[in-house]
Amino acid sequence: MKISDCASILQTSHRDQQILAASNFELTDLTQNTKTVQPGSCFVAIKGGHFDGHEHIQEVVDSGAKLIIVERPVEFAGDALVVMVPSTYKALAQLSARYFGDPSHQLTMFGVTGTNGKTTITHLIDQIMEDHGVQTGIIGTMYSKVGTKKLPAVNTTPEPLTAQRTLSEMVAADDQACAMEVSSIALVQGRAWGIDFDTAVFTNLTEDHLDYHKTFENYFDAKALLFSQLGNSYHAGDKTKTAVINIDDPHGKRLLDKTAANIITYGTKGEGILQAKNIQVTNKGTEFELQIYDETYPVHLQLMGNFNVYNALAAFGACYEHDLTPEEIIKSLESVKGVRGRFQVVPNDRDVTVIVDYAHTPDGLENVLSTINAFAKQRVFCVVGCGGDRETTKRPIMGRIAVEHSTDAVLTSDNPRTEDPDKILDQVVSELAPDTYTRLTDRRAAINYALEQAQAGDVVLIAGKGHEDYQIIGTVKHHFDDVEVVNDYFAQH
Ligand SMILES: CC(=O)N[C@H]1[C@@H](OP(=O)(O)OP(=O)(O)OC[C@H]2O[C@@H](n3ccc(=O)[nH]c3=O)[C@H](O)[C@@H]2O)O[C@H](CO)[C@@H](O)[C@@H]1O[C@H](C)C(=O)N[C@@H](C)C(=O)N[C@H](CCC(=O)O)C(=O)O
Ligand SMILES: Nc1ncnc2c1ncn2[C@@H]1O[C@H](COP(=O)(O)OP(=O)(O)OP(=O)(O)O)[C@@H](O)[C@H]1O
Ligand SMILES: N[C@H](CCC[C@H](N)C(=O)O)C(=O)O
Ligand SMILES: [Mg+2]
Repeated sequence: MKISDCASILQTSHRDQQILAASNFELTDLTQNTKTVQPGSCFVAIKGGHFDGHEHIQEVVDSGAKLIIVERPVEFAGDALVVMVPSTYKALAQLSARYFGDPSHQLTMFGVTGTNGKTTITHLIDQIMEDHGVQTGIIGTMYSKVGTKKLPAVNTTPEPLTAQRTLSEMVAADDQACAMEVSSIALVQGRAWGIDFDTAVFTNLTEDHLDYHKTFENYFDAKALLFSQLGNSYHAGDKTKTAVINIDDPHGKRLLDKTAANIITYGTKGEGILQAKNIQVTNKGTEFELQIYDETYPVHLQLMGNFNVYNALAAFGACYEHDLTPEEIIKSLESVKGVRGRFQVVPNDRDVTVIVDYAHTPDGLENVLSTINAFAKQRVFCVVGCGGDRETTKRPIMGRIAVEHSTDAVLTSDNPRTEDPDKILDQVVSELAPDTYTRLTDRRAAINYALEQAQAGDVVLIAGKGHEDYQIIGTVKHHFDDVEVVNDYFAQH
């Protein structure tokens, strides 16, 4: 990309437009990180919570940056071109899309938002599309999948530069589609600006991230952005856009008038274009009848739990508009054994059903425990805690859910981060009677305790960390993997 190409992209003064248009310089890279500036780079200064690029302009000029985008005046010595825009974050989104050749236009883009189920649904979409010859990438909590490679993820939804770079790598790796988790925080910050979604999926909205959004209404507004941004044109040649919305969730109903796109509503309570009826949950899986418009199909999922019926409906609805028959989609859904760290059963020879699950919200925890209680015949242990440096209101609620929906609540740490783990636990137990739970701050000790107590036929749920292979204490990431801890215990006892 030449500096002159930026003239049509950036919102700048007439004078800056002329300066940009006059430069034929070929940019070598685009970055918002002072540490990765190379000779010939375009550097976009972002003011974050910890670091402000505007305060490091001399450093990036010394590293060879040729074009610098700022939102306030800066001083430096050197020959870089500086352009002022109203929002450097938006400029980053605009430049990234163009720099990487608008890759989202070359991919069938699925965006999935909602409090719970995003990772699961993106993996279901991936399975369905791949089974039918559509090579599909993933962007989300666990990793990005590009071609056959899995790359580590910092955020569930990356900032615009990483997002566009990843999408362009997918195009280069011959992916034809991408299933992407779009978090509410990402929507508010504009991390998904410039990504042209074809299908947007809404899962559900329950308590989470209120530390960030402050009010539930703001949280809803954040999720709604994905739908209001889903195209607003019926121009010949435009791709048809589809919203797939959980109609059983009152917030889903409120989304219906937020989009100009076609809408597939789904639910299990008698409403929706797409419905699940006669749901039977067992400890082997879930059966139901799927009705789409006026056709009905039997479905036998290996996935457990009522909530996974919703996830399956969401994935079905998303793929339905992409030239697959209902039978084809259902066949794929039925083949899915599970997603790592989501209701993952850890095999052992003690006949104890050990389940590692990523439930880290009140709604997620309640759903998982009610799924377990539907088949459990004896005691149900629930090992759970709450993450630090995250919203605090969910803590006593999760403590209560653990105690009310299990026979043995073992309350422990999640990722304490920079908070004192014992203070987090004080909040988790703050509304509980003293003799209704066991409290063990050390997560390994808590897991071992539950496994020691459990008898053949009991269930042990270890919730909150799912696939995570670390525990963040202070600012240090220690290796910690719930599944590994369980296997260690069984190897030693
Ligand atoms: C609160 C929040 O959203 N924080 C995000 C934000 O961090 P920040 O504002 O602290 O960034 P910063 O460190 O001040 O850096 C600002 C700018 O300076 C640059 N920089 C920084 C350091 C340096 O030496 N040089 C430099 O140039 C950075 O590249 C950046 O452009 O920008 C970072 C880069 O994009 C994100 O990784 C980071 O997410 C942090 C890790 C985080 O924990 N976010 C959570 C709250 C989050 O976003 N969660 C959602 C939902 C999760 C879910 O429900 O699944 C998610 O999508 O992940
Ligand atoms: N549709 C659903 N409704 C309620 N709970 C669910 C649903 N799907 C999954 N869960 C529960 O939430 C946990 C997290 O699921 P998943 O990872 O798919 O959600 P997510 O939206 O990607 O979460 P995150 O916001 O952390 O990325 C699961 O382990 C399960 O306990
Ligand atoms: N995406 C969520 C995951 C929380 C997982 C839980 N283990 C925790 O650390 O609180 C977040 O970053 O808020
Ligand atoms: Mg996720």
